[in-house]
Amino acid sequence: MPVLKFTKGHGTGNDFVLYSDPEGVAPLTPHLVRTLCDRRFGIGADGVIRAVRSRAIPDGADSLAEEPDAEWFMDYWNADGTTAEMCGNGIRVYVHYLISQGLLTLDDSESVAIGTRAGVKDVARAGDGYTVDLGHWQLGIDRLVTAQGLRVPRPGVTIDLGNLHVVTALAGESKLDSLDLTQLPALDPAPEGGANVEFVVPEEPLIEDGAARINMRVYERGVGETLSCGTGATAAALAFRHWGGSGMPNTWNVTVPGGQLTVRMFDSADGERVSLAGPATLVYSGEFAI
Ligand SMILES: N[C@@H](CCC[C@H](N)C(=O)O)C(=O)O
Repeated sequence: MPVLKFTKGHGTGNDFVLYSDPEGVAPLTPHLVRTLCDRRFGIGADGVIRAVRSRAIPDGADSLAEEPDAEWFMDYWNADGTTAEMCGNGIRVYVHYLISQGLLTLDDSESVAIGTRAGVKDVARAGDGYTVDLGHWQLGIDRLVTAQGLRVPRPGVTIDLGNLHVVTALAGESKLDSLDLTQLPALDPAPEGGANVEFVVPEEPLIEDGAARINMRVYERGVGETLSCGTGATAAALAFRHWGGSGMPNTWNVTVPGGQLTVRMFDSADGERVSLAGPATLVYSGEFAI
């Protein structure tokens, strides 16, 4: 019986099964992803990440054209067997995994270019954690969000970070607790291909020591409620800064059920960019009989 050698990891509780397939000979299928991610009959995870060289996966051609140094590609799949363009928690865990497998050397403060379906992302090692430059984003239309536990539908803003998010603000901490995210929130109009939906409550006071503070829960496309979503936390900070107007800080601490992430907006030669910083943890390795 063939076995898959895997490592289980997480970034603020957003958990992944990772395995290496440098030459692209062991691709994923939707069925295999669903099996691996099943929390009762499989290993259990929010997604699967295959470590493959950019030259060994068709989607990697664009990465190499954008950045010839992007040797490694993050082949990211959601638990339901769909692929996603980007994962902000996953990419930190992915780089940590490549280092642990001896596939990459990265000293503190050094960065590596990683291919993703949302373009090449630079990931820097910063002490115990990692910071990923998520690049540019796009603000989209407002949509109405309906979820169990919300008395009335609320407006949410669309933010495209390579993958799509709809961020909605709620009035107080108790509102976040009373949400039932076992059901898929409805969006009107519904985006083609779906979206991740973030529910956010600001801390009181919002700004402390020059940084803004918000709390978030998320329903991830292709997964359900997760303990954290890196691109979701980034979208939440961008949405709140947009709503807050001028005078809002560029550093945002986002508390999620699984921990804390830091989002920073910064100027660059090609316009404003956004980065995400947080931990990456590898929990255990094993073999899974396929
Ligand atoms: N958890 C991730 C996002 C994973 C992909 C998402 N479910 C999608 O379909 O876009 C993150 O940390 O960003």
